[in-house]
Amino acid sequence: LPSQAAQRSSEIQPRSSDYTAPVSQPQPKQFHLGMFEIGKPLGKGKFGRVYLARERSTGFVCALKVLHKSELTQGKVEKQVRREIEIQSNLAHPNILRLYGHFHDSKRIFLIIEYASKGELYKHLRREQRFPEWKAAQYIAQMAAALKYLHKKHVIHRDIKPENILVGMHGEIKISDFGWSVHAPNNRRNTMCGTLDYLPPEMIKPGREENWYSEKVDLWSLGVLTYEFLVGEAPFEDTPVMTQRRIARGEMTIPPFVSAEARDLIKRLLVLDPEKRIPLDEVQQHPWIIKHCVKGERAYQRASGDKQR
Ligand SMILES: CCc1cccc(CC)c1NC(=O)n1cc2c(c1)/C(=N\C(=O)c1ccc(N3CCN(C)CC3)cc1)N=N2
Repeated sequence: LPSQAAQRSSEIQPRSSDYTAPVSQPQPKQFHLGMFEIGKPLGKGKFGRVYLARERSTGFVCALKVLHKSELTQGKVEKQVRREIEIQSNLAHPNILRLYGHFHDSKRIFLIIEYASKGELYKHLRREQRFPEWKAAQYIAQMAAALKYLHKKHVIHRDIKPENILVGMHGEIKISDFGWSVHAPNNRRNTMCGTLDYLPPEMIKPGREENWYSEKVDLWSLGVLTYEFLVGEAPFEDTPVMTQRRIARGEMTIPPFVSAEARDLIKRLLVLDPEKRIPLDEVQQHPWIIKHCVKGERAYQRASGDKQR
């Protein structure tokens, strides 16, 4: 793909004799379906299917997401898909699924996406019921790093939930599906479909003043995600009406098996006032994250002896 093509051409150091022959320019980034061998289907969503694929000339393995233009028009989501492509194409972070390129034919749009070989995080969560604290903390640390990168680019994801997170070959998580992401600040009131569980209070019931919201919406969702990783269900899960009411009031209970440090982080993220939510820098420095994520922390604790704790 482009980065590989560019890399390959820079690897070839032309000899002086080469200067006489016309050096072929790296190919423009035009992709078409014939360039790919299509493999097994990986999954399907509301508007598309995704297949394992291999780019023939480089052998590069990727995922090819196929969207039918007619379905996008019917679903009135063309604008959203255009925004997803525009936003995700410009992102490069280890915990954000790469969108390498796209092309279309008369009926379909094709997205060339990074292949996450360990599949969908929510299936891992359902299978394990809930994650041990060390695993949940490592995932939240990766999410915080990805969100910090997004927010620095003034991108709000707005749809952080287990269903939109994939797992890469080394067990690292990757935020995907930027269909709901927007540039901040934003007061877009698209009809949100799907679960309410992850929506922050300011997106549920806009205040009297115009309903502008900021990147802080992703902090609330990070709190809901932390809770769901540790407990196995979302904090405000209930009937739709009750869920909205409980979110608006911040009514949730954290079971006793959740450690005091994890409880503290959840409470600092699930704050009704967006301005009072713990910022991502402090999430990354939180004792619960440091305890489980800083390399050698365990060794350090052993070395300094737990007696001081
Ligand atoms: C079109 C599908 C869709 C709709 C909406 C949102 C999203 C993002 C999550 C997606 N998926 C998407 O864009 N995707 C982009 C992707 C992608 C999905 C993907 N991998 C998989 O889906 C996957 C699934 C199962 C899997 N195995 C399951 C069985 N295990 C034993 C071995 C591993 C291994 C990989 N890689 N890039």
